[in-house]
Amino acid sequence: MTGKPSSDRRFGLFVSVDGPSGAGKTTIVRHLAQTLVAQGEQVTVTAEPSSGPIGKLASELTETVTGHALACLYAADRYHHYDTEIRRLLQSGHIVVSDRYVASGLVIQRFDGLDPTFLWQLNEEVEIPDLAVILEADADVIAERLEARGPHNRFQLTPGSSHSEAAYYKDAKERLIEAGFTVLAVDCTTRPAEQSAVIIASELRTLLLSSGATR
Ligand SMILES: Nc1ncnc2c1ncn2[C@@H]1O[C@H](COP(=O)(O)OP(=O)(O)OP(=O)(O)O)[C@@H](O)[C@H]1O
Ligand SMILES: Cc1cn([C@H]2C[C@H](O)[C@@H](COP(=O)(O)O)O2)c(=O)[nH]c1=O
Repeated sequence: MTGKPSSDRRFGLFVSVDGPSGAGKTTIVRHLAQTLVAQGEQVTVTAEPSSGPIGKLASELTETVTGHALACLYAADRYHHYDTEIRRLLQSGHIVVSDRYVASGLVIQRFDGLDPTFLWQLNEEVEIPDLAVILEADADVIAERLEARGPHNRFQLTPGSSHSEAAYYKDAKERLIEAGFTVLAVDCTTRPAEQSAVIIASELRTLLLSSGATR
């Protein structure tokens, strides 16, 4: 991996949003898309697991398959997602916002006891987003939000999962920064979701201006 966004993305921008379960990724992504559309951008929201064949399989198998096999499925979905969906959208000038991307792959499979270095090696050759947003929040607050909303998967049922996940995200963030990703950490402990979206949109505007893109 070179640490530079690929030339596929000359016209669009690729933003990933990751963070602990219940931190507010989906909510913030929705507000972000609305903000960007209001600024006149063409925006596509996507997510991982993707809606492609590998994503569907990964999603179906998450509750029953564990460890290395599941990690490989999620990494395969990530490469395929970019190749079949994201690249084309970027080439046609869209801002592509992905609800989960590589950071989730470095974090979630750790609940199955996988080695972070193995997870990194599996994901090392993914395309680098122009901006990798990591949502951060106090683990007790996240645990409360998760309890209020209800769990979406088996990982969220692990006792103390929000605290473990916060620590895994810290490691993942460091790994991504080391690899040359542009990471924006947004603390959403008390900040309303709309405001988190405005912070991300403003960082994207700066990136667009510095890239010299005319829109
Ligand atoms: N400040 C906040 N920012 C974002 N979401 C918040 C905030 N405060 C409360 N919430 C609520 O937290 C809940 C979890 O949000 P959401 O489903 O968007 O999280 P998520 O990170 O996508 O979760 P998962 O990883 O389980 O899919 C929602 O009910 C949302 O309304
Ligand atoms: C990208 C990615 C996802 N998962 C799993 C975790 C959950 O079961 C779903 C995501 O659903 P959510 O509503 O966004 O929480 O996919 C995973 O295990 N590994 C991954 O890399």
